Amino acid sequence: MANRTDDAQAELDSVEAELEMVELQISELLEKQTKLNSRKNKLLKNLEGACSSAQPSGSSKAPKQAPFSKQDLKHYEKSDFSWSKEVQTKLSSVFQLSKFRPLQQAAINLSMSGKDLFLVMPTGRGKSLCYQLPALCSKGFTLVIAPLVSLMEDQLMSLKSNNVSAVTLNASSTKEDSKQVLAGMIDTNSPFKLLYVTPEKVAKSKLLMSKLEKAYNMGLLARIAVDEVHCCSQWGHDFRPDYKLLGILKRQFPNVPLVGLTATATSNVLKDCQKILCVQEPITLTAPFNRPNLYYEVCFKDNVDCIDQIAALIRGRYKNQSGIVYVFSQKDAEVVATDLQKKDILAQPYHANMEPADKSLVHQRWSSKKIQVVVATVAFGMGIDKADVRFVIHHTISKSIENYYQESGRAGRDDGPADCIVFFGFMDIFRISTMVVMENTGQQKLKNMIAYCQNLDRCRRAMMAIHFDEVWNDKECNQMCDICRHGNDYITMDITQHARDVVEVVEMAGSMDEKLTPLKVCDAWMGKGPAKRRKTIKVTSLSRLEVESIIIHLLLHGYFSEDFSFTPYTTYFYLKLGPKASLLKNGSHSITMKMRRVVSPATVKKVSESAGGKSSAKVEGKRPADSDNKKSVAKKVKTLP
Ligand SMILES: Nc1ncnc2c1ncn2[C@@H]1O[C@H](COP(=O)(O)OP(=O)(O)OP(=O)(O)O)[C@@H](O)[C@H]1O
Repeated sequence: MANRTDDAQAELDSVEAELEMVELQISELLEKQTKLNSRKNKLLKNLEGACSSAQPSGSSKAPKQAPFSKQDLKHYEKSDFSWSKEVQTKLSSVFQLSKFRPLQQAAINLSMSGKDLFLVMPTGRGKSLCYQLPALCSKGFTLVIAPLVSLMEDQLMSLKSNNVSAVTLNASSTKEDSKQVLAGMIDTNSPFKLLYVTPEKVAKSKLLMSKLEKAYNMGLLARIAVDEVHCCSQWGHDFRPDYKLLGILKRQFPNVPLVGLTATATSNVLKDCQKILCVQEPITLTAPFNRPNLYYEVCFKDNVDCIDQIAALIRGRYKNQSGIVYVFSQKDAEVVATDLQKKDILAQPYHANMEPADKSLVHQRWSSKKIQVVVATVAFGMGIDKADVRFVIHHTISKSIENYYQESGRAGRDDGPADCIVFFGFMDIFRISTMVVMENTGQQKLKNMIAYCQNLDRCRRAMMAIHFDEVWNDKECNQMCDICRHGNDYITMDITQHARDVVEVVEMAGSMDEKLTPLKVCDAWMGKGPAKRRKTIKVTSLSRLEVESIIIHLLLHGYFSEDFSFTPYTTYFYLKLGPKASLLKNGSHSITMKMRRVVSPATVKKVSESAGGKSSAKVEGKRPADSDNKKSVAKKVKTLP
């Protein structure tokens, strides 16, 4: 009788586990269905004539206004408007530029026609020109809302170098300056063409609002530009609530055209911005996210060799060329800069904790090529406008794909070839994870970044395109990422048993009331932990790289999850079992993953050092794939020893 009950119980457990797996598969399929539907809708929209190379769209409140079509775009790309001659003249005489980049002319014409506009353009493509040039060709002045005083100052400096009169009103403006600016706003001779303010100033200064009111009535408020417009949505809801109050501008000055500019907003973010800014039916011009001149590459980071590899690249491939090395922390900026200096590289650190004068000195020395490399935290960002940056190396991964796109996008602004390389290190994942622990979607965004790095078979641009709501055709990459250039040099492995073993390591620690950091999990699984643990653990014979890759894979796919522990001084990251871990108890559940072929460190060094001068060098020693090899490798399913 007892036996029969046991059997029934065992069968029930197994059926329940199977059911759980089916439910999981259903939810995965539903997710896939949603993605495919969204892709289908986008393709249909493209076919219906919405522009495919640049995708302008009407407001989400359409159909009041017909969607902005390819034809409309063509119309606004013409140069036969009443203002076109002046625009063209000032493009060359003031900005010293010979021609427009994609979408600039359309954006300028739309804005000059009085339309409200959202302009989404990759970083460094020249968004500023799209409101600065119209400002010079209009009566009165343009009000520019910018998030940071330092950003405004950079803009003012660059405008000053072109002899454009622009001013700012901010907390550090003197009384005398403020008085002059406020008087200038209602002077029909318009002593300045651009006025930069922060959102806080708009929300809090009654004086400013009343002057704007007067200027509006006098027809002197020509245009409103909201730079980094995504901040309305990203920041308006939490730590910069004044962004949420910017709607007052459009409510008070309904006839003044507004242009919102951003490099990163998705369609949902833009919809939110539209609501916050009270813009009725803006036209959205989206430049393709793709920067064809940038080559994207991911290298596995070996903490011991990483600096050697980076130094070899800088001395070889990027000899005499300017670049940025992004690091995780202020301390890393100092340490990595010193390490590179020791290797005879002209590098200096840059981070938020430095004196403003020191920061500008580093910036200046780098801009004038007195130093080759800035080793920086993300504080080195907005307002950096050096055109000939040939490489952006991430010593540590970014916290999201959007951030990575933005940071790496500082390379190749002159349209010349440039490389964006990220060093992907196991331990860095957890440093960043604890840093973004308080951010709403921080962990998910980080996981997307990890997936970008862990990816071995998809065009890097395809991974990015998802985040910009774009449908991507891999052929357009033109072999400008490591995956497309060197082929899919991986093996598909069945890792089910390994997953069971490592999950057991964490489970066992849990049963002993012990928490394990990812590093400890690696060590324990490789037989390096305390003796009492080693006795009970099935020690793996996999290499360190394989062990780390499997743990990352299991974390990304929900077999592990993060278990944060907070102290007043720091946050610790431990691994715990994830929602999918129990599936491993089911005998028929299997997990596969793509695994990079192992490369010896010697190969790594040799390849990177010999790569000098060529953007196509293989840093991590992947073998170039011929097409036959690519197929057979990709299809093979192998069980690791
Ligand atoms: N038509 C053009 N031809 C050549 N260079 C241009 C053109 N338009 C702008 N640029 C240059 O491109 C660089 C970047 O411009 P800008 O700072 O406006 O970029 P951005 O899109 O605002 O970037 P970010 O997102 O970083 O703020 C500047 O050096 C600018 O002079």
